[in-house]
Amino acid sequence: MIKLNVQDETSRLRAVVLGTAKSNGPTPKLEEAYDPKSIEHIKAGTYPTEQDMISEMEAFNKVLEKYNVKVYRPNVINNYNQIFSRDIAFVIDDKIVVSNILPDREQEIEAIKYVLNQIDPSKIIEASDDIHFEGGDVMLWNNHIFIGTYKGADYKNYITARTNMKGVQFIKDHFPNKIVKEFDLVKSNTNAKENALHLDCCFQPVGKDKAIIHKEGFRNEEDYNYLVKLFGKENLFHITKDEMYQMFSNVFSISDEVIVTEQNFTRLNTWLENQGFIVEKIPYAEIAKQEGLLRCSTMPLIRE
Ligand SMILES: NC(=O)NCCC[C@H](N)C(=O)O
Repeated sequence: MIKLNVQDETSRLRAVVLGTAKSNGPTPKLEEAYDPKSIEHIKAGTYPTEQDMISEMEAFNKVLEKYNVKVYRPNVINNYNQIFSRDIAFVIDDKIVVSNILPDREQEIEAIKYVLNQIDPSKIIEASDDIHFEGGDVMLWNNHIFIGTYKGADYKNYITARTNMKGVQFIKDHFPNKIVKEFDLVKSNTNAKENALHLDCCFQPVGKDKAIIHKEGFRNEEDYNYLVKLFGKENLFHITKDEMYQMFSNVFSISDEVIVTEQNFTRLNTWLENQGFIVEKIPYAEIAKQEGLLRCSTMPLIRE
């Protein structure tokens, strides 16, 4: 049995699901892509190769092993993208919420059934089809649950809008003791620099009291101000539109001292080191072309 426990983003990690790039399949057709950055690379002929992505994920796996983290990988489905485990389910305290993910990605859940089977069934939460959420939009912070959403009336026109207000309400109902704060995010189906695909694409806490943030990722300045108040401006590392596009906010914490990041994120890595973090740098620029990075590739099951 796996005894789930996740209370925040940065406590010492003990067990995690890490996605896989094996049998990712050939470059998708334009109509098969579901984010603007993948579309951009399909058009330009620069979509990442399976071999390059496997090597990047192996580098990530090595760092997790170095820190004695128990790593579960999804069963491989032929020619199917299974890199971004984050979105398919998420742990809050000792419960796992199975996402109602984009229909194009639904089979990804089958591949981790063997993990779900090791969890007490009374700890597994599922929602009806009209309730949408993906794990990239859900973040724990002290007694808070932060949730990225899109409040526009044209929600259904955005393949990049993955968590609806029914999803926010569902989490509120299931976790009445938490402060659930939703954030209205900017969305674009066509321009990755104007698209905060999930909350973790424009914001993420690091360490005990700091966070990485892209102000313009929030449609409503009040939402941004909420985080400034909570963390204090001096504790926020602001990233530019281009840095959001490179996925600077999608690094991954193994503990409140150790952070895995992309080796080319020089400005961020320097800041993190100056703050006293141990920064584990790995190559992940090919996977970044699919509008996801390190946090997106993981689903923590146990943090101390
Ligand atoms: N949490 C995340 O931001 N996950 C990245 C998912 C990227 C994938 N191309 C998608 O559009 O679903």
